[in-house]
Amino acid sequence: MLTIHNLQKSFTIHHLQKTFPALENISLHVKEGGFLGIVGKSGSGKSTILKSIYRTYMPQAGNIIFHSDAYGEIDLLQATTRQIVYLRKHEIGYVSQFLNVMPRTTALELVTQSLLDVGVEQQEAIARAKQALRHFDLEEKLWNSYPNNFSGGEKLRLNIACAIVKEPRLLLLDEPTASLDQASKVKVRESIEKLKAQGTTLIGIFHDLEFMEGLCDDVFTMMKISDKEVLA
Ligand SMILES: Nc1ncnc2c1ncn2[C@@H]1O[C@H](COP(=O)(O)OP(=O)(O)OP(=O)(O)O)[C@@H](O)[C@H]1O
Repeated sequence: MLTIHNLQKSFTIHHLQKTFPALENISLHVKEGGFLGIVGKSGSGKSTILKSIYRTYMPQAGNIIFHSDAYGEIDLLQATTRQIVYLRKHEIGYVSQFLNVMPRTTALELVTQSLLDVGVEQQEAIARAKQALRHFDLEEKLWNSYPNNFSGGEKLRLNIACAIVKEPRLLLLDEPTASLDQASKVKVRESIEKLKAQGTTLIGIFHDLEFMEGLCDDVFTMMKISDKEVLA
C-alpha cells in the first residue's frame, strides 16, 4: 500500500541560519490492510514521517509510493496539489492531537462535511455523523456548538470522528489518544480494530505502548539522529 525509500528531511531555522536534519535515509513499507506502529524517542522524527506522507511537509529527497485507487501507483512527493487534495479527501486520513477548526462550523456540520466530501448523500451523511459523534461520546448538547471552545479531549474525539467516518484507505494516526481518558481510548481502539477488519491500512504513532499491543502488525523504531552519531 505504501513504500517509503530513503526519505530525507531537514529544517532550516532562518533566524539561527542553521539547518537541522530530522529524517535521514528512512525506508519502510506497509502492506495493504496492515498496521505499522512507529515508536522512538521524542524528537526522533516520527511525526515528520506522517506529515511527509500527508504532504504537510515536503522532504528534500526520497520517494513515498502510494497505491492509490484513483491514480494507481503514485509518488506522493511528486503528486500535484490537486492530486493531494483529492487523496486527502478520499483516500488518506490524518488524525493528530489537534483539531483544524473551521470558523462558524458546528461539530455536527464538521463531521457531516467529511462525509459529503466523499460523496455521501446529505441525509445519510447527517445520520452517520450523529452515529460517529455518539460513538465517540461527544455529548449531544455540543453537536450544534462551535468546537473552538471544546476541551482538548472533546476536540480530539471530534477530530477522530471526522477522519474515521470517511473510512479512508490509509489512515495516519499521530498520537490520537494523547489526552484521552481510558474509556475514550477504548472507543478509539474499537474503531481502529473495526477499520482494520474492513481492510484499512494504518500507520500510527502512540506513546502508550500498551495501547498498540495486539493492534500493530509491525513496529518501526526511529532513532534520534544525534543518538545514531553517538553509536557510529
Ligand atoms: N516545522 C518544523 N520546523 C523546525 N523543526 C521541526 C519542525 N517540525 C519538526 N521539527 C524538528 O524535527 C525533529 C523531529 O520532530 P518530530 O515532531 O517529527 O519528532 P517526534 O518523534 O514526532 O517527536 P514527539 O514524540 O515529541 O512528538 C525535531 O527535532 C523537531 O524539533
